[in-house]
Amino acid sequence: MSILFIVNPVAGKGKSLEFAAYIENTLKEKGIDYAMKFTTLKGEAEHIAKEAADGTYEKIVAVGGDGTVYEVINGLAGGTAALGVIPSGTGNDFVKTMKISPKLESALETVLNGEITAIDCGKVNGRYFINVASIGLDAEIVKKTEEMKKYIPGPTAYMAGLFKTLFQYRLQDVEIVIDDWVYKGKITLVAVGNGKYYGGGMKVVPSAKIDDGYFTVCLIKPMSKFKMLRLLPTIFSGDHIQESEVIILKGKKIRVSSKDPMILNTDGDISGTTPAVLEIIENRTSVIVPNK
Ligand SMILES: Nc1ncnc2c1ncn2[C@@H]1O[C@H](COP(=O)(O)OP(=O)(O)OP(=O)(O)O)[C@@H](O)[C@H]1O
Repeated sequence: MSILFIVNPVAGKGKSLEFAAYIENTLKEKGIDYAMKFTTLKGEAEHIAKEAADGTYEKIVAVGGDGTVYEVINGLAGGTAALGVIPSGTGNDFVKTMKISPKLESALETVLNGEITAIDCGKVNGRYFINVASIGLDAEIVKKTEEMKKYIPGPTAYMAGLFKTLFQYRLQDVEIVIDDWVYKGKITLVAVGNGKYYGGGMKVVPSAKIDDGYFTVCLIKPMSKFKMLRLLPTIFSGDHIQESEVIILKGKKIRVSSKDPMILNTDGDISGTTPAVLEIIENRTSVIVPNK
């Protein structure tokens, strides 16, 4: 049985290519059977993983950021291969949840000798996500940032996207049904967590557990724009949950509807609009994690 590495050469501004060279040298030295495939365009990691999940490989490893992991997870439907991750992207939120080291040497050691654990995945619009899906202010920021990235570089695009959204964003009336709990009214945002992190280290649902069979939902009720601006940095530490406008709930099925379509963000990508039904799929994927 062999290991397949799926490398996104553009992840982490090319860091993946350096990582791929190290992986090849190390595995050749150790005499370990492996194959390595490089993606040539967006979406290809999913196709490679799908074709490879026929039992040929014991482990299928994403070398990239969360975008690459998202594609590989979607490709690994029903296969027996375990997912490994060598984090070489800019965000790497999934590995934070799984406690996989951000260091190449340790992450590779985990791929080779770690233990295998089953995790849940979220499902929405027929696709799986691993970290967080969200609707509201933060999803709008993701969309505006994507637009800005065409003209200005990453971090500046994010700040521009953030301020443009804060100025223009109008809170909308929504209906959110979490199993049989119902919320009707305006929201700042709703984040549905399978993992804890999104947006490159923001701990939006600090109590989320990736293997408990539940989503942990962070619903933020309306607040002033000034307070929104003050709240955003506190999401990095998870301290936002202390605010009176923040509600944390657990559930297996979440329905969100709104009068006008609202953007849905899954694992950092715009993946659709409301109405949306999000379901937790228990024990969907096996992941290689560090030994306890
Ligand atoms: N060969 C390729 N050319 C262009 N884009 C690609 C290629 N392979 C994969 N992608 C896309 O690159 C995107 C970013 O990948 P990933 O998230 O793994 O890296 P990243 O450096 O963390 O990027 P980001 O910070 O934008 O999330 C993914 O959406 C993926 O579909």
